[in-house]
Amino acid sequence: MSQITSSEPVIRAKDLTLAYGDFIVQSGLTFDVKEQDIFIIMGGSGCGKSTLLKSFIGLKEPAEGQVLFRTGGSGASVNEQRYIDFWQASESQRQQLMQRSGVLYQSGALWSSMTLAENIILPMDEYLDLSPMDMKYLASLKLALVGLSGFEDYYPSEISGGMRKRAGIARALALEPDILFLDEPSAGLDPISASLLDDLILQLRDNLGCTFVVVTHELASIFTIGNNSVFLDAKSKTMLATGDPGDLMKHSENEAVRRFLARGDT
Ligand SMILES: Nc1ncnc2c1ncn2[C@@H]1O[C@H](COP(=O)(O)OP(=O)(O)OP(=O)(O)O)[C@@H](O)[C@H]1O
Repeated sequence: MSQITSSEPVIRAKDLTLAYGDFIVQSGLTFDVKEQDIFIIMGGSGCGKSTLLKSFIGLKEPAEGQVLFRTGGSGASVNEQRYIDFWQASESQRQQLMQRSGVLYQSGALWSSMTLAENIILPMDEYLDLSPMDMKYLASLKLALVGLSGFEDYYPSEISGGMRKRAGIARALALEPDILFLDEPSAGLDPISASLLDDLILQLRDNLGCTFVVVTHELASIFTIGNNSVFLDAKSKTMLATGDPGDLMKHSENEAVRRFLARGDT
């Protein structure tokens, strides 16, 4: 279990229903992601983890319910006046919220024809008014943050899968987000690279004070990095629990949640 806990929700999901046309994936999702949480979205295959993540990053509008983002600074009280409903917000408000978020997609999705530095500069060039030299300097800083100093001029194909994930995180950090969304960050990595990536996530949370929302079903990761979570169930199409994964494993009233956290079964 990670160390920092705080009572400040930065994202509030309220009675969300997620659907593709008539096909309901999940409904009745209500939970808070708190400041500096490493919040895990967990559950078995096909239960709707990625779909829920997409509703936070502007890629999938919920069929019902609200995704609220805190607009006040750190220390703001839990008062809905200080929250903005992502899917009801104006286009410019939504753009601002999206710029506060960094995303690592499941595939890593770096541009193969660009060097690592160029990949990181791309979002900076689009959203920030900085000189090429400043952007290059900042790209090097982001690479240093993820342990890739000196790899600025490498192409994605020239580095390992674990390094590509790190580079993807460096790119997600390009606009200095306060929330990072990671979709299955350790997918396709060997256990050692996956564990190093977990260390990096903890280190970035502690050093930068970011909040993380991470989709994963890897038990080792869930317990190493997660201090808060939501468990989605494919059969009942709703959440069965929210809270610290370690506590849920021991004390959840729901047997399916305890079983998943003990063995990875669903
Ligand atoms: N674009 C889409 N159109 C229709 N159905 C979809 C679409 N994307 C996902 N689904 C369906 O929605 C359900 C949830 O999918 P989702 O990818 O969110 O689950 P998941 O928990 O992330 O799965 P996994 O762990 O296997 O990656 C699945 O039944 C999937 O087939």
